[in-house]
Amino acid sequence: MDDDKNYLSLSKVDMVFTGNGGTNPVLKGIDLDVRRGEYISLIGHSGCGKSTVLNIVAGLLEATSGGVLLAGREVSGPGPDRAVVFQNHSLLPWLTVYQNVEIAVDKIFGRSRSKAERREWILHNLAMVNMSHALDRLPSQISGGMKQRVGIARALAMEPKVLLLDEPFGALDALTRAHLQDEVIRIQAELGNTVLMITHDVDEAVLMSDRVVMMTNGPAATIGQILTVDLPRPRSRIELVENPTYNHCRQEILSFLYEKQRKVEPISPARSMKARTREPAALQA
Ligand SMILES: Nc1ncnc2c1ncn2[C@@H]1O[C@H](COP(=O)(O)OP(=O)(O)OP(=O)(O)O)[C@@H](O)[C@H]1O
Repeated sequence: MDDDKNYLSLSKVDMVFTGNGGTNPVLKGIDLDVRRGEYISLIGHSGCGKSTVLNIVAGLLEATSGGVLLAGREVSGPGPDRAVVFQNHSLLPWLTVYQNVEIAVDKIFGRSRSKAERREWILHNLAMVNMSHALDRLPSQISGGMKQRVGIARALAMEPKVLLLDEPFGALDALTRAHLQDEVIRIQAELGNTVLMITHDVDEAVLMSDRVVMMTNGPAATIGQILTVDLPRPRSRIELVENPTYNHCRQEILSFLYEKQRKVEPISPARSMKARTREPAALQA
């Protein structure tokens, strides 16, 4: 049972980027235990390091210190047990909808499942995201929302232990976003996926998550607060509007982001320098 509680564990994760003769301490002491089947959202101001956290879990970046355990095994690189869906759908443009899922399924199940089983599995996952009608279309022939659906189907078809969603609905219009959120909620209820999702959207975080992890501003960002969303499922976005727990959760996140971690944009060095040197510059001209 304990394994299920700490299914995904980030422990003492620090990340320092080096380059251009300097160092950039982005993350400091990230500790997080995610339960199997839990839906976690990561929220924080732009540039605080959310994608860096996700990329470390994905194995695309190596933490400077600390580490990640998934189902008891250390993450040491990318692997099929972690599927990532990015904001800007990453479909291969020369492959059809079907083939974009097929390429992942063949890679993972090419040896363990027959051709017919794989075909059935691809069709099943595309049906799950309501894309059965567009199997032979190319990415250029479908909308942004549909592309995102195919990306989600491809990720689900890999049967990953963890689904990593990097602002998966960020580039979509409000209505498409709501539809797709509802679909992911339904699929998660059906499959019980463990999900780590980055979002900038407070309502999306509360609607979808079991817990919302709030990150402090960088440099050396860390987890500032974790909010448990104590709302029963299935959740209806319409009914939630008047739900006091829902509104309390929204309030907590808004207060964290806009009061406790209020982001004051510095004047860019170029502008402040220009302001200070205006006279000499004018004289030189
Ligand atoms: N590969 C990299 N090399 C150097 N610096 C990086 C790298 N990736 C990210 N950074 C820096 O780390 C910091 C955090 O970036 P990150 O993309 O993780 O933030 P974020 O919270 O996801 O931002 P946003 O919400 O705007 O997408 C930024 O200062 C960024 O410039």
